[in-house]
Amino acid sequence: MTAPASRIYCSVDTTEIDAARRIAGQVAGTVGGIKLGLEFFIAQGPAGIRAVVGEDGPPLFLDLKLHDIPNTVAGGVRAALPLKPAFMTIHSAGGPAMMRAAADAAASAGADRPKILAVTVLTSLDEGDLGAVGQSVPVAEQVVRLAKLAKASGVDGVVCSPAEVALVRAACGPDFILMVPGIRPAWAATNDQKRIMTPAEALAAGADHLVIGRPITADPDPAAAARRIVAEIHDHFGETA
Ligand SMILES: O=C(O)c1cc(=O)[nH]c(=O)n1[C@@H]1O[C@H](COP(=O)(O)O)[C@@H](O)[C@H]1O
Repeated sequence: MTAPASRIYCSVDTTEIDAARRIAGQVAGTVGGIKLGLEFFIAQGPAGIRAVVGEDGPPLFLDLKLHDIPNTVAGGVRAALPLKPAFMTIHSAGGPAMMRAAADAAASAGADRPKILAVTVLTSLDEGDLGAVGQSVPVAEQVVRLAKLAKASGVDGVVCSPAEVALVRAACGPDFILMVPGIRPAWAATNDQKRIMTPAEALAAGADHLVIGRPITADPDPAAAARRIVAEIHDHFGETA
């Protein structure tokens, strides 16, 4: 496997530019990139994103989870292109036309285009939650259904929980990107995540990238927490990691 550090995106969920810059600096070199999402973007906008990742900064995962009519989502993707994100998120529940529109909008950036990832079933949901919104199917079945739809709609990969990684990999093949949150080292708090695994377990199941937030950012020493996670992955995989 490739170096585990480059496969970790540290999710920096804060409204403050200074806090985001501090954490990004602390984990630089230990993780592969920074994920900035709704909380930060709504508070600080594109200028805030530039202030944290800059031109020569770490790869950016811009996690805005777009979900709207196809024309609006395509416009949102195009509006984000100047930030040069490596990855962007949309919701697969927006349907095939919306996913296709997002993929086409990203493609307009040419070689620098962001990879579009479709969120399947949020890692904070379980079967009871799905039932409450009228989707009375097993979570894994729904995730695989949405992942296949995402692939057929031309997006680059999906966001899914570690519990479905192996199933999605089998259904969608080796080149479909699996970005996996819901990651909790054995020593970290679960918080609001429901479908979780440790970093090593998720990579062993076939995840391409791990999204890890609070186990790193809520630690009194984020740099040490990130190093501990990478060391644990190395321990698990030995020389090949
Ligand atoms: O799209 C995501 O990144 C995402 C999808 C999902 O199903 N679950 C999920 O937790 N996330 C994001 O991944 C990050 C996880 O953060 P922690 O729970 O602090 O590790 C958060 O920023 C979430 O917004």
